[in-house]
Amino acid sequence: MGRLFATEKAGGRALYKLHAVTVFVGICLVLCYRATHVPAAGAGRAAWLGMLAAELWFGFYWVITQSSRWCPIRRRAFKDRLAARYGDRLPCVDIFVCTADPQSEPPSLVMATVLSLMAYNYPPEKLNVYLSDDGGSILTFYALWETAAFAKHWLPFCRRYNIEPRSPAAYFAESDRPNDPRALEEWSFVKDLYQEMTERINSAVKSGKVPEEMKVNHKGFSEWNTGGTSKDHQPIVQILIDGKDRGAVDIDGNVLPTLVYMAREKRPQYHHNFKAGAMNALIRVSSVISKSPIIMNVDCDMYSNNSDSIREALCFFLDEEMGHKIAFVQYPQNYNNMTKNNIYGNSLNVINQVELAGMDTWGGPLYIGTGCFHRRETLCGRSFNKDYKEDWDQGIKTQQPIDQTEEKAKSLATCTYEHNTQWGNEIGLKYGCPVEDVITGLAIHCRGWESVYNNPPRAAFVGVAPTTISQTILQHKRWSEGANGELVTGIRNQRFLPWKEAANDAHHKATLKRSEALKYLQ
Ligand SMILES: O=c1ccn([C@@H]2O[C@H](COP(=O)(O)OP(=O)(O)O[C@H]3O[C@H](CO)[C@@H](O)[C@H](O)[C@H]3O)[C@@H](O)[C@H]2O)c(=O)[nH]1
Ligand SMILES: [Mn+2]
Repeated sequence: MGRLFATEKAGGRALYKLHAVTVFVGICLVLCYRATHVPAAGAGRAAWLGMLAAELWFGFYWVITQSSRWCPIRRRAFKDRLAARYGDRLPCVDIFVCTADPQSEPPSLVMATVLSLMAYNYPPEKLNVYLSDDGGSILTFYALWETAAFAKHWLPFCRRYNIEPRSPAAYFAESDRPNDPRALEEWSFVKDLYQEMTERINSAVKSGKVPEEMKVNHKGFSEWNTGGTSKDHQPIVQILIDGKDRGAVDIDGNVLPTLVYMAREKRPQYHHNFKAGAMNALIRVSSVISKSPIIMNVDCDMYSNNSDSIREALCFFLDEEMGHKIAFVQYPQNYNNMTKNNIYGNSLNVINQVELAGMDTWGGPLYIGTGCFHRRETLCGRSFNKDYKEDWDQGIKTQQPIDQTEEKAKSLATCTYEHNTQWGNEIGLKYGCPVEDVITGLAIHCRGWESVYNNPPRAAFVGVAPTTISQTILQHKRWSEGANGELVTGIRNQRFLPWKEAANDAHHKATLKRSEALKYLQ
């Protein structure tokens, strides 16, 4: 039986090695010069030695970074073989989208992302899309209801014309009108529907008000009658489309993917741990709704640009020879809003083309927080064991009363659920570090697993990169200071409502100290 994926040497290795040798010679020459020309005491010797120390340190750093650049590899997934071998007997997939603030992350864009994910070329009854809203905003919730209605037209349209990309915002921005008059009619109809929906969402966000008829005709809006704020509210879980409900179909009569809204509980006295906290709540909430063996997550600004990404990722997990070792499949972060000449290097070319591919030689790339497919089991702390057999059929397949499921799910998204548990440590994404994704991925490697980097010619995900120098510096500061939790929590807050969050942080630390003390007293 043929393999489901191939591994090849990436091109340009020889050229890179030649370049690296010249840099190495350069470093050696500089060091030689420093060592042989030390000035006399008093004539700047201390500064000279200081420079020597810095250059030695740089040289050492440069040498160790070569390990991630020396032998990059390329992966190729054979999705036709996957289809031939498995047909529709494929595992269920849970997709997590995180959003945090309807002002800086406009709901209409978040919804384009959600639609692109619902429209994957994958059996819809096996797809479950979850939106985590850390802003706890009724506007985002309203926008998701609009999306659920529009999906009934969008999904059949995508399937019928096999279009790419499947984010309506990106598709209508870049596609030409079709020539065939029948196709044109449908194209214009769907485009108008989409534009009207976007306008309704944008004007609701602007005015801060949800149309009354929406509130009357759809469930869930009463959650916002309690007078909570984005920082202080009860847990909210609403199943907007239940894929197991035979009545939930699109205009062609095909079932729709499950669609769930979650805003985990927020209280000023409890720390929320940013995206990692949201992801962990999603892992638990999804475990009572769909419990798929594969979990994929994206940032809300990263739409799916390639409708076959799920199938490609599965080529790695389901490969007979290697699949059982693979914990996660990471795709690169690509962006469509590069500044002219890419002056801040935001396209991340070195990371995407060289370093992640280079690490793939040594057991796999890092987990970079978005565009990644995980096994649910490894994300929940399982160590590698060569005799372990994944249950690809796992998942909740029978329909249950929706209210009961929602109530159960809410109890898993409270502030106190994680107290005295291993969540945020051994289970789920790790807390206490602004690059939670990277340390979570490393911890998975430490438990014996490998990972795979897949960078297909047609980008799998496309997002929005920082465009100004101050945004860029902020992001890089956060990334590079990942090890220094203290400082970086402060930096991260600069984007997410600076003052209040900082106050919460101080409060959190105080509560922690108190609970530590109590532990010793008991
Ligand atoms: O309290 C929070 C804060 C952020 N987010 C979401 O997390 C994602 C990433 O946040 P963003 O501010 O866009 O950070 P970036 O620097 O763009 O993110 C990059 O770097 C992060 C690590 O620093 C990774 O987690 C991300 O996946 C990666 O795209 C977004 O979808 C946010 O909505 C939350 O859900 N809750
Ligand atoms: Mn981002």
